[in-house]
Amino acid sequence: MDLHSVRQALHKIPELGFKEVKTQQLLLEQIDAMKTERVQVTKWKTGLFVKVTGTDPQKTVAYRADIDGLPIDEQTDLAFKSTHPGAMHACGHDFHMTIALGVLEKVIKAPLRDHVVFIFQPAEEGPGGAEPILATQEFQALKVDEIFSLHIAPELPVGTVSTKPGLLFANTSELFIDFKGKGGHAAYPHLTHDMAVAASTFLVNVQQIVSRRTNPIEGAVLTVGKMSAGTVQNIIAETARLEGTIRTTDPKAIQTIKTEIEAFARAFEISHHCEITIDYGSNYYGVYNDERFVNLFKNTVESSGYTYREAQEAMTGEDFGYFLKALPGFMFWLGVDSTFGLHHAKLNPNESALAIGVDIVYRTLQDLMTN
Ligand SMILES: CC(=O)N[C@@H](CCC[C@H](N)C(=O)O)C(=O)O
Repeated sequence: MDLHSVRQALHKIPELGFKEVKTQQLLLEQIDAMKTERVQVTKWKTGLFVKVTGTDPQKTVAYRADIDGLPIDEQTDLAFKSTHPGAMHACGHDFHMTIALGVLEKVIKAPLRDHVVFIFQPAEEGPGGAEPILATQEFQALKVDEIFSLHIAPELPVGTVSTKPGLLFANTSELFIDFKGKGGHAAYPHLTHDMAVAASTFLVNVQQIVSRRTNPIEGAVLTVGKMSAGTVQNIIAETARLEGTIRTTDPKAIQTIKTEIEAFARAFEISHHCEITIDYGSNYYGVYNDERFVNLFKNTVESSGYTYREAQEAMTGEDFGYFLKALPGFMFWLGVDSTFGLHHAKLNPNESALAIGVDIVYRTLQDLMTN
C-alpha cells in the first residue's frame, strides 16, 4: 500500500463525527483489497472493527484509530487539501487511519501470534465514539484484552515518540451556555438587557473559577472557543451563546467547576436580568496509561533506533480514555514536525512519519505478544 496516496485520499474527504460515510467506504475499499480468510470486518455506525486471527492466539490486542475531521476551513495550499468546505483533518486522524491500514497490511502479510483487532472509531472530536463502542455486543464479542493508540504530535520531530505512565490527556467536558434577555433598539440601552454585554461579562468573570475555585497544584482550563450574540449591528442582542470546554487533571475537579459555573449563573441571572441555560455536551474521561505497557513501549522504541521522550500531561482530551478505563493499555504521541499545531487550519504533518508510525505500532504488537 502506498501510505502517502492513502493519506492524501483520506485528507481530501474529512467528515464530522458519525457522518464519516465516504471515509468508511474508502477504508473498506482499502481493507477489501488486502483481505484474506483470516480477516473479519464488522461495521458499527460509520466505524469499523477489523479482526485478524492470530497463528497461536493466547489473547486479543486492539489498536485504535479515530476517523473524524474537524469543522475547520482548511487554509493550506496542498494539492490534496480538503474538498469538503468547512471540514478538515486538522487533528491528524487521516494519519491515524493510514497508519492503522499500514499496520493491518503488515499483520495480514505476516500474521502475529495473537488476534489483533483494529478499531476505526468515529466521532472522537465529538460527540464521542469510544464509550458507545464499549457498550456494543459487536465489540464485546471481540473479547479484547489490551489496547493502544497513537496521536500525532506536531511539535515533536519525526522519529521521536513520547508518552508517560499515568495521566497523559485531561478529563474534559464540553460547555454550551445560552443567554436570553430583553433586546431592543441600539439607541435605547436603558430599556433592554443586552445579552452581548451579559455574555462577554460572564466570559471574563467565569475564568475566576479556574484561578480561585480550583486547586492550583492541579491543572484546570476553561476555554470558550466560540461566542455569538444578536442579529444585526443596530439591535441590542436578545440572545447570546458561549461554546467551550472544561479540562482538568483531576476527574473530580470537572464537577467542582460545573457546580461553580451553575452557582455563578444563578447569581448572574439576577444581576443581568436574563435566563441562562447550560448544557455540557460530551464528557471524556482522562487518558491514563498503564505503567507496564509504557515501560515495554519505551524498550520497543529505543531498541528500534527511534527516540523516546518522557511526555508531560497535556490538557488535550481524548475519548480513548474510556477504552483505557475499561482495558489495560496506553496511548503515545508520534512526532510529525508541523509548524502549525493541532486544530490549526494550516496543520501540515510530515508524511515521512507515516512509515515510522507503522513500524513502531507493528513492533509494539510483536513485543506485547512476547512479553
Ligand atoms: C486530541 C484532541 O485535540 N482532542 C480534542 C477532543 C475534544 C473533546 C470535546 N469536543 C471537547 O472539546 O471537550 C480536544 O479538543 O482536546
